[in-house]
This record gives sequence, C-alpha cells and structure tokens, in this order.
Amino acid sequence: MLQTAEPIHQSSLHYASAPSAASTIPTAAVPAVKPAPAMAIPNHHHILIVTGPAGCGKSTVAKFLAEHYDYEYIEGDEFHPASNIEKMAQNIPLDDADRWDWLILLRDQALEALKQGAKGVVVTCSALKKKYRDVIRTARIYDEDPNASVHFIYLRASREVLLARVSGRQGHYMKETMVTSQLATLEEPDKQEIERLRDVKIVDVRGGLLEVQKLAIAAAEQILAEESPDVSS
Ligand SMILES: Nc1ncnc2c1ncn2[C@@H]1O[C@H](COP(=O)(O)OP(=O)(O)O)[C@@H](O)[C@H]1O
Ligand SMILES: O=C(O)[C@H](O)[C@@H](O)[C@H](O)[C@H](O)COP(=O)(O)O
Repeated sequence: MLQTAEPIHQSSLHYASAPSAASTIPTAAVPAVKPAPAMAIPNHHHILIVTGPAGCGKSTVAKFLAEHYDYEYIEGDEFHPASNIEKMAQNIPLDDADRWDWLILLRDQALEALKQGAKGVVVTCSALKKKYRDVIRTARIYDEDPNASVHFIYLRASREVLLARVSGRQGHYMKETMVTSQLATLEEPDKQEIERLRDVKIVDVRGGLLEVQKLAIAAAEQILAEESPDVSS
C-alpha cells in the first residue's frame, strides 16, 4: 500500500521511455493526432486499461491512445451506478463492495466492444488495488476471443500533481479531499505483476501533455511489440 505516491525519478526497465525523434509521435494537441500505422498486431485484440488515482490523467491519456490507435474508448466513470457517484460526490470513498460490479461491467464492456468488431479497446479505470486488476485480468478467462489481451498502463503521479490536477478540473464530482483516500487505497503494481505477469507498464505523468503522450505511446508500443510474433525463430 502506498501512502504518498512520490514518483521514482530514476529510469527503470519497467518505465516507458520516450521514443526517438524519428518516431511517428504527433506533436500537435490530442485531436490532431494521426492514426497509428502498422505497429498493431492483427492477431492480438488489445484491451489497454489506463489506471491510477483521480487526477493522474486517465481520461486524457486514454482518449489520446484510443484516437492514436483507432481503438474504442471506454470511459470507466460512465459505468458507475448512481449510488457510487453520489458517494464520491459526498467525499465518501468507495469500498470493495461498491467497486466489484463496476469492475466486472468494465471488463465485460471491453470484451463486448471486441466482439462487436473493435480492433482494440482503451478503458479508463482507477484499478487502485491488485485484486481489482485481477478482476479485469479474468477477461482472458471469460473471453470468447482467444486473442484478447489485457494490459495495464499505470499513470504514476505524486500527491502534489494529483491535487493540482483534481483542483484544476471544473464541475467534477471527485474533489481534492478524495485524493488522500485514493492514495491510501492505492496498491501500485508490484514486482509479481511487473516481472511475472508482465502486463503492466508504468508511465510517469508529472510532465506536460505532450511529454506524457510520448511516454504513453512508448508504453503502448512496448506492449504491442512484446506481443508481436518472433520472426527470428
Ligand atoms: N500531463 C498533464 N499536464 C497537465 N494537466 C493535465 C495532464 N494530464 C491531464 N491533465 C489535466 O488534469 C485534469 C485531470 O485529468 P483527467 O484525465 O481527468 O484525470 P483522471 O481521468 O485520471 O481523473 C484534467 O483537467 C486534465 O486536463
Ligand atoms: O476521474 C476521476 O477522478 C476518477 O476516475 C474517479 O472518478 C474515480 O477514481 C473512479 O471512477 C472510481 O473510483 P475509485 O478510484 O474509488 O475506484
């Protein structure tokens, strides 16, 4: 459990690194990005879950990735029951019981989108605890699509960054005071998830929009590359 999410600033194998200048990273604002070229592997139907506490930039990054890869975008917050929204608006953190059905619904929505023909899906979901990510991981088991593949892109931010971004957002039910409970609940992806399951990438989101976009694309490209068939063997 992490009480304060001070980012680790040294580079790490598991962090996405910015791609070289020769890459196809767009330099314009989000709506102006070009669809991605041929990197996506047709045999894999990717479900990219963009995770992290309120204010880390899930919606911003997920919309960008969905547009870039021409994937379907699923905004997790739209699938909460009204009771959850009401609770959060009253500054009452959700508990496990409030979250189970929501997590399963998100998993099922992603699978349904693939079934309806989406070539990939990007979902926003805070997925604060490991057991929440495990619920989404079971999409592999329940899926009729043997090529469906779940990956998490965890957006890592300090308390200060989260507070600044949540307070800068207008008219949202999630207020600054909820950042503390989000961080108290947060279980960052652990060694087992990163090294054994190998389905998590970490993106440091303290930088500006363009920098974060580049890092997010680098993470997604790593995911796609790791799943590409090994042509050398
Ligand atoms: N890299 C960034 N730099 C500055 N502001 C950002 C960045 N990413 C997101 N924001 C802003 O921070 C706020 C929270 O982002 P949002 O995507 O809604 O986060 P989340 O979905 O994780 O709660 C929004 O107002 C958004 O425009
Ligand atoms: O945009 C946001 O501020 C967050 O996405 C926020 O709405 C919340 O984190 C989740 O929807 C669910 O709540 P939990 O994070 O408590 O599971």
